[in-house]
Amino acid sequence: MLIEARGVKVRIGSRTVFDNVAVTCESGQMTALIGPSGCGKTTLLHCLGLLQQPTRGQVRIDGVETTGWRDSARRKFWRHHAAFVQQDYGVIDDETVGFNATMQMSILGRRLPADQRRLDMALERTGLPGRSAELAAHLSGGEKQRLAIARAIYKSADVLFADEPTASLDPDNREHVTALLRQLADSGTTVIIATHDERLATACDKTHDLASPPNGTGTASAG
Ligand SMILES: Nc1ncnc2c1ncn2[C@@H]1O[C@H](COP(=O)(O)OP(=O)(O)OP(=O)(O)O)[C@@H](O)[C@H]1O
Repeated sequence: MLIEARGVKVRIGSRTVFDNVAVTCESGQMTALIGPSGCGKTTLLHCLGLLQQPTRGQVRIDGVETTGWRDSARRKFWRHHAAFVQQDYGVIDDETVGFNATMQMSILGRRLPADQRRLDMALERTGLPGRSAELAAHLSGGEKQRLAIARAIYKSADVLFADEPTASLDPDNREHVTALLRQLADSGTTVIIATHDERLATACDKTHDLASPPNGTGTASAG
């Protein structure tokens, strides 16, 4: 799935966080949004993930301009195509590992049976085999982050938005999470990451530095 920002500006109150941002995030690639604290990495990630409306400019998904989309169209995108990984893991502590990975509920809030084979594969790939019935609260930070990625694998997400996914992790788990993100990209997912982690940024195919002036080409620089 192709995710693009064109001429994107975000103004919060009287402050322009960034202006004229152009970035292209392609299927099968990891794109890192980098820059100093406060430059707007998370804000841009939220714009690309349709969680926040830019003040000006376009966010396009597979070439379709989205800024005029209704809530229902955005919800459809989140439900069917996107997965989100947060620095604080974003897992529901008082639910099981299995439920956290599948998040399968009917529109009436009733749980739906999981696809067990797919769940086992997602937990296996993220180093959590056989832990489906455990309470997520019992997992370590690194395990919770891998569980958040298991959710994207289970869902076969077309695009993964990750906000500082390695920031709270020890070096081993940082490496493990970086490798998992790489594998997701290699399997065709568009992976977009806001990060301070230089090693993670280096593992990406492209970096877009929000502190640099727009390059005018509309494409993030190779990194
Ligand atoms: N809801 C909000 N209300 C007011 N200011 C906000 C809001 N969201 C973001 N900002 C401001 O926008 C700027 C960019 O924030 P953002 O979190 O996107 O930066 P960042 O580059 O991700 O920072 P960090 O690396 O420290 O996480 C900051 O100055 C922040 O205070």
